[in-house]
Amino acid sequence: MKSAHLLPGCFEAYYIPNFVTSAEETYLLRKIEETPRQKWKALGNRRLQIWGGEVLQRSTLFAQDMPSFLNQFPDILGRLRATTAFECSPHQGPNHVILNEYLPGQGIMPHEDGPSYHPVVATLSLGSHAVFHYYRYKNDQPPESLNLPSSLGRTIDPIPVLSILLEPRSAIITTGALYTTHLHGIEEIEVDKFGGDNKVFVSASGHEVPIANSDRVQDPELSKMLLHGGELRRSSRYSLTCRDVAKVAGTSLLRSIRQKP
Ligand SMILES: O=C(O)CCC(=O)C(=O)O
Ligand SMILES: [Fe+2]
Repeated sequence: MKSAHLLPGCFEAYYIPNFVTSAEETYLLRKIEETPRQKWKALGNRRLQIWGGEVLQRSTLFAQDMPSFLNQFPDILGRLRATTAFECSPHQGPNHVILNEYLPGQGIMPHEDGPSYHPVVATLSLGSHAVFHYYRYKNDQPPESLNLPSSLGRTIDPIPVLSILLEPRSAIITTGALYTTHLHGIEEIEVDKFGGDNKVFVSASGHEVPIANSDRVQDPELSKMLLHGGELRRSSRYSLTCRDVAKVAGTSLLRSIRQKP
């Protein structure tokens, strides 16, 4: 994984601006718009689509073919493999993609992605920016000692440990402790407020925190806003969260059939 994309600080997060071109973004947004209505799953506060198959009992992926807009044109999954971020993952690349839709004012509560996946997630942003926050638990008691599923019963520090401005077309790759012991989320607000000096306002805590990738932001207007402050209204954003599910149903059977002389 290229260290040029590693963000400053102690955490392992890689920011890759312009991971897809504007023309590819337009194409992907059209493909997303064209997907049959039944493919969307409505959650309380956003819609999503699942590609690559469902993760069902015992964290097992029941694999299905990926659509061509993820592995042919543009070859998002191939491009992600080429970053080497998934080099040590069981399949050396993502085999599962969740597409999230966020209308202005929608977001995602701080959460962990959990142990079904190899601890690397690559997220591509399309259509709108987002301010992505990583959080830590307040009491650093490991979940095993409490005998609870990991986020239950633990208090989350509302002041993020790391905050990133995700530009449209960018990819963010989260790994290491940020994946295994931290949470991530996007606030449910319509407008992101920047206080100048590369800081963003966190509504939940009332604090201003630094934007870790301020020197990597490509859009000159956004860089200016980060430096001098201002407000950025969100439009509809689509994120493609790409992960590797370690356990895939049927592969051991297939392997044993293939190995037979
Ligand atoms: O939309 C994003 O950028 C994050 C989505 C996410 O955290 C998830 O799907 O688990
Ligand atoms: Fe997540």
